[in-house]
Amino acid sequence: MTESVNKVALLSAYDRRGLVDFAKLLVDCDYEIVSTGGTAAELRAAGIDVVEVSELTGAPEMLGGRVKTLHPKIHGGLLGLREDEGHVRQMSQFGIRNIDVVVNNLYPFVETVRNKDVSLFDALENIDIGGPAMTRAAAKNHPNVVIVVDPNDYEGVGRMIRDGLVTQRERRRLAAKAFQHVAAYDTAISSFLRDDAETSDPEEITFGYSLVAKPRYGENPHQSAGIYSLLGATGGVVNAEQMHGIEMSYLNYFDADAAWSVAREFAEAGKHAAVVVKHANPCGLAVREHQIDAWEAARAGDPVSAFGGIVAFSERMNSDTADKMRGLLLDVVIAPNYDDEALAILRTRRRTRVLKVAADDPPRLEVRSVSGGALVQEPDNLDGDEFQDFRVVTERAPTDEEEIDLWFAWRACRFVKSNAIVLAKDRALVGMGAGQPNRVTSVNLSARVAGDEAVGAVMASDAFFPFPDAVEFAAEVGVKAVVQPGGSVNDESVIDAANELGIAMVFTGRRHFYH
Ligand SMILES: NC(=O)c1ncn([C@@H]2O[C@H](COP(=O)(O)O)[C@@H](O)[C@H]2O)c1NC=O
Repeated sequence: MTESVNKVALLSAYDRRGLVDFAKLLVDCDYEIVSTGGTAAELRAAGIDVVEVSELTGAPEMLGGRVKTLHPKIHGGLLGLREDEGHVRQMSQFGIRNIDVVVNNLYPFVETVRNKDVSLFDALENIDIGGPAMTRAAAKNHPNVVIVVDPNDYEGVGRMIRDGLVTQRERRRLAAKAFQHVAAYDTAISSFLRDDAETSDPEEITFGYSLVAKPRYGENPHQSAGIYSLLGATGGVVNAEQMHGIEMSYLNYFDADAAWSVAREFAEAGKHAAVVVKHANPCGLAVREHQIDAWEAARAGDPVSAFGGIVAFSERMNSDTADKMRGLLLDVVIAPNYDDEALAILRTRRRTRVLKVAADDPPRLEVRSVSGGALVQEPDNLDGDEFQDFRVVTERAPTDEEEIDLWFAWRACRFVKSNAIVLAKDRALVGMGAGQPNRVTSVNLSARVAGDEAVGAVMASDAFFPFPDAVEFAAEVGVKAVVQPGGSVNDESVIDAANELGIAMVFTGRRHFYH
């Protein structure tokens, strides 16, 4: 490379969208372009004069590309302080030129490991080392070096370069973005390599998310909010395809997630689950052979609350169901897919958003922010053996039908905010009490919603009953069997009350609080 007074731009990018135009702009503004092999070839093919990094460093790219830009002539050029006499002297001594602009984005690690069968070798080959090193160096020295990691920034930065000044404020914004980019990248690598079974509570933890939607506001109109996807995730509600309807709000996502979590839990070969959610709690839920029946039974769980609800189906939605839903205001409908006719019917709804959600696994970790930090836990997954561990504690054991409903109610209870009570009959939720500061009120609420349907129903409670009163009240309204964890100091008096009232009761030995 010849000595010149021109500024230098180092371009080394895996994602080369828009790069040729940006490079042309740089050349127009008297920048010399330096690039790594693949990037240089693409720019040259577009008629741009490029100096290869290897020409600048005097060292070839080596080890199959593992070492390209890791050289003092690159990192000195990125890190040297223009105003520091010592730096200037050393740079001159070693023939290092200042680098003024860097464009870099990284090997596609996240895309590579999205393939569940990826080999460790392929995953490791796609960990970019030189890119993050130069991005970090440029970002550290951002008062002197402009670092661009996102093609969406070419336009704005290009305009400033043309005008002759990239402001310090903009340089700092770009540097923050660059460090975030590398941090998210490293997070994806770490979570891929980490064996969650062995390190369930690592000493340090980060999560990498990318913005997928910007709702107009958060929970309330004065709260700004963004919707983020976990890097590499393709399933789940935030990545769902919106097939119809107006923009999703923050709370639409929140409730849709609650509904989809229940539908996923109750998905069963040859059966259809339908769920109605209001304020993140399932107020209707049923499993049936035919979807239309599941829908009707789910809606009947709480016909009043179903108005304006969020509805999820475990299976592809058919036109009979879509037809049956006419006339009821619904905010969101979620299903893994839709028959053409069903979609055509749903598209006549003005206020309903329709989401097609890809199958996904439940999240590996749950995170909740609290003052000063976060709570991180394993999700409350149902243990496959939990049903086998049901222990009958009363004189009367549940009948076969009651047993099926007890298991159904117990599974549903996990998705209802504590203190949670679920009344169920014939694999349908008939009453629900959520989020009450005492259990008896939840029982009262569930019975009030169930009305006559409480007669012959079973009841699930997410945690033990501290006193017999809730069971006594349940018996009064016609409940026949109860499932609860047990474990209260008053278990004996609760069991005595159940025996006196002819109620069958099982203990699970495990509680499912959900706050
Ligand atoms: N090894 C290095 O010194 C190195 N320097 C830059 N890279 C990456 O190589 C890619 C560009 O390479 P190319 O222009 O040859 O296609 C960029 O994604 C860049 O982040 C490197 N590759 C991996 O670490």
